[in-house]
Amino acid sequence: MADTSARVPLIAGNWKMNLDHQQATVLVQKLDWMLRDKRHDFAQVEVAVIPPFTDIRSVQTLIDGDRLKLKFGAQDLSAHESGAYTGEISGRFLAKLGCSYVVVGHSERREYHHEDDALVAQKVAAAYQNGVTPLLCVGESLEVRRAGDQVAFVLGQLDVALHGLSAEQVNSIVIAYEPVWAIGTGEVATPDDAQEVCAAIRGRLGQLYSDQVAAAVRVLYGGSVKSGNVAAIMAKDDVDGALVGGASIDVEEFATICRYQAHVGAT
Ligand SMILES: O=C[C@H](O)COP(=O)(O)O
Repeated sequence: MADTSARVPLIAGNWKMNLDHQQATVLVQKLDWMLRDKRHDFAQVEVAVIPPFTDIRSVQTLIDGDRLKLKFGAQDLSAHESGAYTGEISGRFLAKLGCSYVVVGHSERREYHHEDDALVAQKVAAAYQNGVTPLLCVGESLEVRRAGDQVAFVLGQLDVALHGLSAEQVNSIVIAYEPVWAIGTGEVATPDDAQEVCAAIRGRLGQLYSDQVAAAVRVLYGGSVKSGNVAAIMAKDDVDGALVGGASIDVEEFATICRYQAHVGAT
């Protein structure tokens, strides 16, 4: 059984290409109010929002100005530091805005923008170079799942993405297991499906680095997470939180998900 004692669960809401900066402000204020109202214990469950780039400055101003305990991050970054890369966003810019996290290797980037494992590895390195924690996404297609090759496939993605990183770096990474067939489909993986792959990821971290690193890294599940299924998934030993897509732009639903295992005095 994995030692879960040191890992603070993380619920991260990936808004994808939804909500402009004004809508972002409304959602963050409501979310903060709802979590405060229910006395969310941020020491028990960390909460992060991952808005589109154009919202980040507004979210930062709110969170810093009001000293909210929410974290925030970005959905992607460039593998490059600066230069003639039209449309790209440097990790340095994200760091300057106070982003705690940056999603790297999301399956939608892999599918629609043809990002391969090598580019994902460069982006992970760029995130570390700028002091922003990568939230690395891995996950298999339905075809791979049907063939029963999900563990080998995901570990293959992981090996390439982590190549060349030190144990000290990897100690802080967040990994999200997101089976592609479960994203936005309403077809959530069973808790046992999630546990199988999350445990394999942790096992690989132990092989590549050390038991200490394996025990420290948070491994999230993502794919059709809702308030009605989050408890069963997060009850698994090797699942340390959720990367939530669609349900994260419904503030009441997201707050309910966040309150799982942090409902100190909640009704
Ligand atoms: O980043 C989030 C995942 O892609 C999950 O999205 P979803 O909750 O809409 O299935």
